This record gives sequence, C-alpha cells and structure tokens, in this order.
Amino acid sequence: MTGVVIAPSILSADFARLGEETRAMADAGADWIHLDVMDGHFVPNITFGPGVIAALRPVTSLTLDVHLMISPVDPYIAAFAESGADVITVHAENGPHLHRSLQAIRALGKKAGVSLNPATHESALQYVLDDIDLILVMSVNPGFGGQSFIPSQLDKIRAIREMIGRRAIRLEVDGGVTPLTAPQIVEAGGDVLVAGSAAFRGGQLCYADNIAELRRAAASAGAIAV
Ligand SMILES: O=C(CO)[C@H](O)[C@H](O)COP(=O)(O)O
Ligand SMILES: [Fe+2]
Repeated sequence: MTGVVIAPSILSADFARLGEETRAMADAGADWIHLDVMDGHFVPNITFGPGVIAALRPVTSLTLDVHLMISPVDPYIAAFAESGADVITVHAENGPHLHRSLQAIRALGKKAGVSLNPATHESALQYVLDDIDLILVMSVNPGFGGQSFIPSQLDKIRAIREMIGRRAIRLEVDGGVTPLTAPQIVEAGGDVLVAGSAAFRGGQLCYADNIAELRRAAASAGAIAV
C-alpha cells in the first residue's frame, strides 16, 4: 500500500487511437489506467462500455481501474468483470443497494471501489468500509474532464483518511488533479491520483514528462512515489 499511484484517465485520450494511447501512457510510466464509463443518464455524457475495455485489456498489463458512472449498475457488473477490469468502482449515489453491488464485484474476484460525488457526505461509507478496496472522491462533478478541482473536497479526503484507519483501502481522487493540486491532495491523504487533462496534455511526446511532473508534485507533499 506504499506510494502514490498515478492513474491517467483515457477520457482525455484520442478516442480514435485508444490502444496506441494506452500503450503510450504505460510506456510513459503510468501506474494504472483509469477508464471512465458514462451512460448519459447518471451523468450528462456518454463514453464507452465493456467492449472497449476488453479491447484494451491485451494492450497493457497495468491495473485497469474502471469508474462506473452508470445507472442502473448491477446488471452490468459481470460484463465489466469479464472485460478484464481489475478495480470496479460504483457510485454511492447509484441506488439503494450499494452493499449488494460491492458484494457482486468481490464475488467476481475484482477489487471493489465506492465513489462519492462532491455533495455526498463521507458517512455514506460507514457501513461498507470492510467491503471495499478503494474509495474514489470525485473532486469535480462527474461527466467531463478538464474541470477545476473543488477545494471543499480536501476536508472530505482528510475525514475519509481518518475513517480508513489501518484498513488496506486506497483513497483515490479524481477531477482537476494537476501538479498544482496534487500536493494538497496527497497531504490530505489521497494516494491514487487520477489525471485526465494533466496527463494527456501536449500529446504523446509529453506523456512521460507529464507523469513525472505529477509524481514530483505528489512526492513534494512528503509521499514516496512508486
Ligand atoms: O471521472 C471523471 C469525470 O467524471 C474523470 O476521471 C476526470 O474528470 C478526469 O479528468 P481531469 O483530470 O481532466 O479532471
Ligand atoms: Fe473517473
């Protein structure tokens, strides 16, 4: 559990060349690949489904970190597990049966994550802490890349770090993560940084520098980068 994980979000990749973009990010030093699944219902945007994730699975051995922004979610969990996802994260706001969704993910042999929208209180996690491997704090309103980090989420990150205690749960922060915001996020207790626009900006020749810059920013907060 040591070290900060850098997880570029392919939401900011060139969708016409997703395989090549994923490989380039892996070669550039990414730790995980973050995949944003949106349905145009839970969030006002549509991206891709398990077919695209299955197509990317042979491209990299990195952890595929799947962020499901879809409702309903339960009917699709098995398909995302079969697609080759390693971590499957569902939203607490998704419906009344969060615990059931998490049980289903773990029963399929995958790591289970819970995400909270910016307005959702951390108490939503209280009764599932022993059923999860990852908590994802949305630090922008979900749906789009390139938005600004919402500073109020730093208090939530701190509160969740307290709640986690000695449990082996990763605390992921997603939205507006840049070399400027990363130090505060890591200081507050985040240990997985999702970066879309900050990781992909400038094109493939810049990816290694972008990742290195995020890693340096995280380390400047006193964390040990992996
Ligand atoms: O879940 C997401 C949006 O709903 C994305 O992972 C997130 O927005 C990443 O993009 P950026 O780093 O540009 O903010
Ligand atoms: Fe995401």
